[in-house]
Amino acid sequence: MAKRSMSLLGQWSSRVFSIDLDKRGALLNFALTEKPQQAPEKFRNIQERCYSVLVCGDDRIQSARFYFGLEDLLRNELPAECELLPVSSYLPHVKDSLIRGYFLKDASECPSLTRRVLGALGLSEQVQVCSYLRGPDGGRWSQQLWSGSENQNMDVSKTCYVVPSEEANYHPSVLNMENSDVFYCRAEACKVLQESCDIIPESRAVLELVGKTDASRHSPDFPVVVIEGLDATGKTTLTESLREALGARLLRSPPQCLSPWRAVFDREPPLIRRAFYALGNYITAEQMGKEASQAPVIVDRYWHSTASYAIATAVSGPVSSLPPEGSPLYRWPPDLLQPSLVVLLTLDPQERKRRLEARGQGQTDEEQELDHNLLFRLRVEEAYRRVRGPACVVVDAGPSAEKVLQQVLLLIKEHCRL
Ligand SMILES: Nc1ncnc2c1ncn2[C@@H]1O[C@H](COP(=O)(O)OP(=O)(O)OP(=O)(O)O)[C@@H](O)[C@H]1O
Ligand SMILES: Nc1ccn([C@@H]2O[C@H](COP(=O)(O)O)[C@@H](O)[C@H]2O)c(=O)n1
Repeated sequence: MAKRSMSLLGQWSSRVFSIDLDKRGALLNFALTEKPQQAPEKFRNIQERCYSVLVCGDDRIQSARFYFGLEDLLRNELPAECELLPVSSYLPHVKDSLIRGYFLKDASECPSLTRRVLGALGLSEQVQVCSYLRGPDGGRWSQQLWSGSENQNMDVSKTCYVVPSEEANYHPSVLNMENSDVFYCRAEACKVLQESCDIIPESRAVLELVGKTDASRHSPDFPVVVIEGLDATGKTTLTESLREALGARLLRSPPQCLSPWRAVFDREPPLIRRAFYALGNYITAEQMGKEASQAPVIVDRYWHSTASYAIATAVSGPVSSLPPEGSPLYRWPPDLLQPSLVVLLTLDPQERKRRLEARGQGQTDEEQELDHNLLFRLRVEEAYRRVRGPACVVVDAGPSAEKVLQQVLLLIKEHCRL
């Protein structure tokens, strides 16, 4: 089979490469041209030898797993002085055109080791390796595609020049989210697990638990109330109290029956992990339909969590890198039962930290990690607020547990027939 990466060559001139310079969302974008030109300003400051490694195999399960393990592989094999930055290559505005990989800045004293490791990688059907060379005037950078041969020949006929490119309005990952990070129907999520059965046998067990009936149009007799929120915002405390106060049934997503396999899927790349959580919602929805014919139902996490975490994890940086408000990526899957009310618990980060510490889970002291966590939490919370069908009602979980309970009981009275 011809290497799929080769077919990318024809599209190179219109492709944008976007390097994630740090977790705060600083992207360095560049495109390629056949004519020598000055490189983007930020590129000109780069001193080290540079390479890119893009994962572009045909099998989406294998590619996703390969990319997932690539960072560890590179960190283990390359000299410690190699800096790794996530890179995306995409066609602007073209859905599903994104290819991921890493951009390497090699400041080591041993360039031959780096080249040997990358040469071996380049032999794989799934990988495309390129080198970046600074021109003698210092202002020009060129990109050479490696032929993938053992002696690391460069295919000089494929030399392109690095030029500045327009910044994308949103994070490039947005282009590939549908059916890679977020699944808008059961069949698409099932497909991923069906494709992964050979390498993850647990997929079969999960698929057997997923029903086939579409209960989305069924209108339950009793209200179904979903409680959402980041970790330690008080979901467990509130759902237990609501169960008692309303004589309700308590469900959660993912449901209990998936517990034996959750850890297995949590170790998989987003494509497989997100499909697992999506299917968990369909199983919970079936349980909701049954239980809500007899009593009110309270649900700890559901679709809002699945969509919001998936979207917020797929992008990096500030809230502005999320898909814009109103984007179809925030829609509700038409075949998934809608609850009567979704409550989103929010909490001041300091109070959340206090509660986590009281629960015996301290946070890492490392400043960058805290900063990274803060941006991530902001993205998840904003994504929660943007998901539609139904939209969530935000409740401040800062007051005492009793006060939060009373406020949510009032909301249930307002929104639901009891
Ligand atoms: N309103 C409240 N005021 C003060 N403490 C609270 C309140 N609600 C919950 N807590 C405490 O905060 C901690 C986290 O609460 P809880 O376990 O209910 O959150 P959670 O959202 O279910 O967390 P996770 O998603 O991580 O399981 C617990 O120790 C709980 O007792
Ligand atoms: N409906 C759901 C529920 C959970 N998730 C994912 O699980 C993580 C949070 O679960 P906790 O048990 O720790 O509260 C979170 O990372 C979500 O990715 C989900 O996707 N859908």
